[in-house]
Amino acid sequence: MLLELHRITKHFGGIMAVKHVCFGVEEAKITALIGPNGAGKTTIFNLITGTYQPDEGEVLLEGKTITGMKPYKTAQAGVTRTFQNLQLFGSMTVLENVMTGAYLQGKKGFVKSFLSSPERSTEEKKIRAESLKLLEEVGLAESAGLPAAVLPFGQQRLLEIARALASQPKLILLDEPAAGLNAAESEILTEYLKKLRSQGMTMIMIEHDMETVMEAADEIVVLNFGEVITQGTPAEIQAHPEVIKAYLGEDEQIA
Ligand SMILES: Nc1ncnc2c1ncn2[C@@H]1O[C@H](COP(=O)(O)OP(=O)(O)OP(=O)(O)O)[C@@H](O)[C@H]1O
Repeated sequence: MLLELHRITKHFGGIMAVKHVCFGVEEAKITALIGPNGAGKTTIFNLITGTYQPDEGEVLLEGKTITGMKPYKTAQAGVTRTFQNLQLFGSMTVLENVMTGAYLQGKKGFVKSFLSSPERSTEEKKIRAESLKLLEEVGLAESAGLPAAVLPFGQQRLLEIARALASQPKLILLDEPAAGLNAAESEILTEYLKKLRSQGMTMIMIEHDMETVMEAADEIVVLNFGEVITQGTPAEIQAHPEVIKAYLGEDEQIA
């Protein structure tokens, strides 16, 4: 397992947001976290990245504990994330946005490197070339010089993922990557995620769009009221009566 959560618990005042959650994430797989609003999905992301510290339990990356690490440390250890509300730098170019992701892994500070212009360091040239390659893979190379803000929303989401990849992570946490996308954009996103998986990338995604989940996920972890109800393949989850009841209401079918 690339990532393991062992009996992770987190409460906020009287609210038990996450309770004794255990699951593992296999390498080169897409694991989806699903569940109703307030089920604890975002809190789990925040516990993995170190934004929150668990009250109990442990998070292991490649068998080593990352519990209690600050977010910049978990990022250095190989965990990166995207946000539901995009956090791109709108006035910076598409390419520069990807490059900011790479600087997480770089030896030099981002600002320092830009200040040292026009003599660009070897490292910066390398980062620029790698970032362009990422943009090519996501079909955004032709927009490299445009301000990120002018891209259509669907492309901004892909750009955010490309930026996350630039830090050469071991694991990417995707927070509702399909939110706000139309059907065609969701399809492009799904294909991109599958391509990343085939290249060996490991991903966890929070997603409400069941079509994307059923199409892309290898494994689904279902949460309700902070607890894991069940875990399984898309086929297993679709057939699970408790999931249908808890997540969608008794009369509905998943996807
Ligand atoms: N910083 C916080 N302070 C207080 N309560 C919080 C905080 N973060 C989350 N909670 C509470 O913890 C519970 C789980 O919230 P969380 O955001 O993890 O759910 P979620 O499954 O991500 O929901 P959504 O799908 O709406 O994003 C909720 O009851 C929420 O109100």
